[in-house]
Amino acid sequence: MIPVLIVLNAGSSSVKFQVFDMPDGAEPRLVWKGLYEGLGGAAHFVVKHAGGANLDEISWASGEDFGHEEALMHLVSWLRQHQEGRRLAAIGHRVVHGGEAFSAPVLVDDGVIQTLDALVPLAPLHQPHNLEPIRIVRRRLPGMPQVACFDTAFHQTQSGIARMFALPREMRERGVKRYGFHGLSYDYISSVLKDYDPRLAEGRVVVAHLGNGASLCALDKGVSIATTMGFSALDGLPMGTRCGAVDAGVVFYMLREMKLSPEEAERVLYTKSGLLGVSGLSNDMRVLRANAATDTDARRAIDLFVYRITREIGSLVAALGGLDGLVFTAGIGENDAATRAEVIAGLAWAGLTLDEAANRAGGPRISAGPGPAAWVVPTNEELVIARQTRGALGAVQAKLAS
Ligand SMILES: Nc1ncnc2c1ncn2[C@@H]1O[C@H](COP(=O)(O)OP(=O)(O)O)[C@@H](O)[C@H]1O
Ligand SMILES: CC(=O)OP(=O)(O)O
Ligand SMILES: [Mg+2]
Repeated sequence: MIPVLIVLNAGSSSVKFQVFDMPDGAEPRLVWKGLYEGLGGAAHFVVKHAGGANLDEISWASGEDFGHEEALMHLVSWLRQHQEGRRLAAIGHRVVHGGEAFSAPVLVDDGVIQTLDALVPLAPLHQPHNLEPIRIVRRRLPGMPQVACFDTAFHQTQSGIARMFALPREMRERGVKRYGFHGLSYDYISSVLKDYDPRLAEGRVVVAHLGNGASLCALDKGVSIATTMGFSALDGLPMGTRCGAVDAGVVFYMLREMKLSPEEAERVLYTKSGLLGVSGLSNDMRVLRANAATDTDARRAIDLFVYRITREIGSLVAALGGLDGLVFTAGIGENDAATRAEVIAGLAWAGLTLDEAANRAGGPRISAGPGPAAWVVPTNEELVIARQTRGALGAVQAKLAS
């Protein structure tokens, strides 16, 4: 029996999953990938072969009360029907915030869940939804090994200064500092740089993870030295619905003068801002691009997004002391040639020159000339979770055996 692993990335109304074979000593191998969406309403399940061909699809009517728990139990029974010769060995989870307690993947127990629960206020869009399937599996499949893999862990390599806010010391002692996110994605990119250009793996690289959430990371020899997200996943670049960096004074103004409750202010900053807030139209770059020629607010949202990315890249180049490569990844970074072209146009000062044909074709290399190289590299957070989950289980087994 080949041991298999389920990797879960759970959101408020969706659960993305991938199933990996874990052959002894070799890289985890993707078998199936899929998605439950519309959970709590009209739910929909789709699963594909590793190569992308559709394998199965099911829809539930909105009255059927099909939520996260039903989705997980459905996935486990779907697997049982299809996993001939395979045995479910463990479940690996994306958990956005590991806080100060977790700088590496961890085998979950009740104490771990409790610690992670305390971090919900630091990542309200993600953390509660990441923890829900962990609790469900503990209740419904007791004894199933579960590993939590953190978006924050990759940034542990940053210096104390890079992680610090200029706040009083007692704040820092209570964990108020920059953690950084999208670390599973940056870990993957770091691990494949050598396949694109060995000089990148040894050099100074800025990675632009531009998805619904967006951040930048400065990699020095593949290691994170600075990133744009901070204490929460709200900082840094404007995102689909999040504001990115705003003057903290704005929040006091919202509370005192505009009389918003803390919950209302939080909702504005996390869910009504960013591309959606500025455009008044959509959080989806595809919709903004389709309307940018005629809708000035859609154009303004894109312009602000690009302007902020370009400025923040400048900041990370300063932290790195120069630039050898720029990598675009995630939904916008991998798919939106126009955003890549506009960002690179703003980086002419750093010696970047766009190769227009390569950019239209989606890369991988999209720069021309002798300056820093720009690349498009599809990310793979799930593979990193699979690697980390296996690593964490192996470490526990080795400890038990010794
Ligand atoms: N073909 C495309 N062109 C432009 N933008 C795209 C395209 N496909 C996806 N996107 C953008 O990518 C975003 C989703 O990015 P993704 O990395 O999948 O985010 P998440 O993992 O947070 O769901 C969408 O909201 C959209 O803005
Ligand atoms: C941390 C974060 O912002 O994640 P996502 O991009 O999935 O929203
Ligand atoms: Mg993402």
